[in-house]
Amino acid sequence: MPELKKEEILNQLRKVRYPGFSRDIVSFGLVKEIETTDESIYIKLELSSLNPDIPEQLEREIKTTLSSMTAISNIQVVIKRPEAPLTQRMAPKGSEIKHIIAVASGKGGVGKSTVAANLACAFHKIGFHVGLCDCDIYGPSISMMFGTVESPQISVDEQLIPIERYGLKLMSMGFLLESDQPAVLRGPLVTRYTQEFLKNVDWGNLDFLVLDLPPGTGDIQLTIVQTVRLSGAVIVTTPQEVALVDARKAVSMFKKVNVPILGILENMSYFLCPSDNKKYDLFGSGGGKREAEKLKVPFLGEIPIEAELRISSDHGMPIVLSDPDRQTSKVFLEAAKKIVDFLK
Ligand SMILES: Nc1ncnc2c1ncn2[C@@H]1O[C@H](COP(=O)(O)OP(=O)(O)OP(=O)(O)O)[C@@H](O)[C@H]1O
Repeated sequence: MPELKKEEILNQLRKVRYPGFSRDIVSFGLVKEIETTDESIYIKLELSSLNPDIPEQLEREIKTTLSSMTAISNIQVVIKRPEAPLTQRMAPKGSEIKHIIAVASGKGGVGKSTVAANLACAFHKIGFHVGLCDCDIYGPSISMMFGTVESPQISVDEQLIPIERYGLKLMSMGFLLESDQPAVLRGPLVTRYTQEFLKNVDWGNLDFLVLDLPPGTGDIQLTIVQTVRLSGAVIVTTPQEVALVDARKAVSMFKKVNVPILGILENMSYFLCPSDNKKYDLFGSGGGKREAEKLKVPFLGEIPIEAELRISSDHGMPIVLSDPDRQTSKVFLEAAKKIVDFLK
């Protein structure tokens, strides 16, 4: 009988947090093997992150934690990392996705999906090949914004084939649910489902793949960040403090996992009243820009609150396509150009 039982080691490993997160490596399911004898301990972890610092940090932390409870000095930690860049896993052989961009928000309802859809359309208008993927199982909205109820086909090698609409490739968890069917999956199941979903779409060749993330900064967002190799993240916020607090959390989450922040985009910045042509700052003014300066990340622009933006989404064509000359559409185009420049 070895000095330490596997369960005791596993319990100790529950004290080791994944760098930057409050959850431990056991609950994330990263510990794949534990072997123990009187003289040695062998632990195997499997990571999906490509961040080169993570294995080193984890190994150090595991050894420190175990050394505090045992005299065994031969502790071997083997950490398996992904073999190929994960972007390649998301596209079949011979095809390539140049940049995957996450559109995220700390808080729900700030217009993240509206921004993701319009940014994707802006990249397309600039001349890029673009895909847009709605990763929010609880509130998928891309299908409505692009006016499609089509279900994706499955290819011979069992990959989901995106729907094509207005020249963009679209995929949404919403395409896989019935229109009035609630998403009943919970917690870890959603995480696994999202991961499988992301790996099984045949995007072909793309310049930009825009991911519309679910709101928040929890496990599901971490899973997505680990499943795909992001070129960067756009954070959407509204100007008031209650949204900015959460935007700050989102910026911090991406920074912790070494995903560059492409910028903060402020939505519902002001209302331009059609009757007196005056600007009303309904939620305060300048919050997003100030936050961007404070966090030293680019500021991508201000989108006003306006009926036309909502109506175009409700009618199935994002405003950048339905009314490209409108000031709001120009802000999205400028934001897309800033992102392109940033990634050059
Ligand atoms: N600037 C705006 N002006 C007017 N309506 C807007 C604006 N931005 C978003 N909306 C509307 O607000 C609603 C919510 O927007 P959206 O679905 O983009 O938010 P979200 O942040 O993605 O939501 P969730 O957190 O649920 O994913 C939609 O009806 C959308 O058309």
